[in-house]
Amino acid sequence: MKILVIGAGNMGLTYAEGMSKSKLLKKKNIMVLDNSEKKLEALNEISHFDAFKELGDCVPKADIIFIAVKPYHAENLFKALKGFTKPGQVLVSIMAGVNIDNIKKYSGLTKIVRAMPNLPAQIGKGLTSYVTSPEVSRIEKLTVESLLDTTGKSMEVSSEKLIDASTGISGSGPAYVFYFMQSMMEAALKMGFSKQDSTVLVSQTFTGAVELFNQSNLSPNSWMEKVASKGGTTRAALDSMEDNNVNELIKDAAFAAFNRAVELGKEN
Ligand SMILES: NC(=O)C1=CN([C@@H]2O[C@H](COP(=O)(O)OP(=O)(O)OC[C@H]3O[C@@H](n4cnc5c(N)ncnc54)[C@H](OP(=O)(O)O)[C@@H]3O)[C@@H](O)[C@H]2O)C=CC1
Ligand SMILES: O=C(O)[C@@H]1CCC=N1
Repeated sequence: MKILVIGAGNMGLTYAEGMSKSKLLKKKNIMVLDNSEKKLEALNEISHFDAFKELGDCVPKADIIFIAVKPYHAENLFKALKGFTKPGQVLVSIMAGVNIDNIKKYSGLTKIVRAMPNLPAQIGKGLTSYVTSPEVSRIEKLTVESLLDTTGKSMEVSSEKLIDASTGISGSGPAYVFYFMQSMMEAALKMGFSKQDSTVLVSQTFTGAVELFNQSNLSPNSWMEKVASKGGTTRAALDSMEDNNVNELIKDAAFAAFNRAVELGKEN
């Protein structure tokens, strides 16, 4: 089985690396194509993968093609790709918003997996949601799923709407966590800690809280109650968040990402 990854950026390379580290594929069976000379030079230097610049040299050889370019590059890429594809090839798109009907229309392929990963995939802790077109067979779906699992966990969802929704939760979600971390680091600095100590205080607090949550069946609300003593410091912080509507604002932010994914589908 030969895999082609188009777009050697954050996510494309993450998948190529994840697949190459797994036992599913031999490195020589992973091809990577990018249109930037600089990226190709770097790829050739690490010589992990077969690196390509021309679609015609690699697309016909691939069984599964991963598309990891930005959504606004999709239409032009698909038009160029169309000349080299073969019926039966499976196309996996991780582009935010680009919907299966458009992928079929522009690429000419019918076996489509639309997936939404997230950045922790870089360390094997990603979450990739995915949905398939009806033309993808059960075996093909299982094969793609095992490739997605090389970067963490995968979750099949029942509709493209839920792919857009998962973009608002897990796809963009790591940035919301970093936003919260940044705010807490800024507060720690303001309270007099050094940059290094602020980083340790915040990072270990996030790690510890997430691990506590993962090792229990308790909801985040129940854990909050365990931290907050009556009339104490945590209650003061949680009351301040409630007074400032932070809960609703976070939900609004997640919906803004979801809505933007839907919009991207209309633009691309
Ligand atoms: N980053 C993230 O956390 C997530 C990203 N995604 C999705 O993943 C996709 C890729 O994102 P990301 O990896 O961050 O983007 P990057 O910009 O890091 O990577 C895209 C790469 O594709 C190259 N490229 C552009 N057009 C072509 C083309 N026609 N042929 C070959 N290569 C091309 C780009 O080159 P150049 O730089 O020269 O344009 C770049 O190297 C996006 O569609 C995004 O929606 C999904 C979930 C999470
Ligand atoms: O911001 C974006 O559009 C992409 C999709 C999810 C994460 N990054």
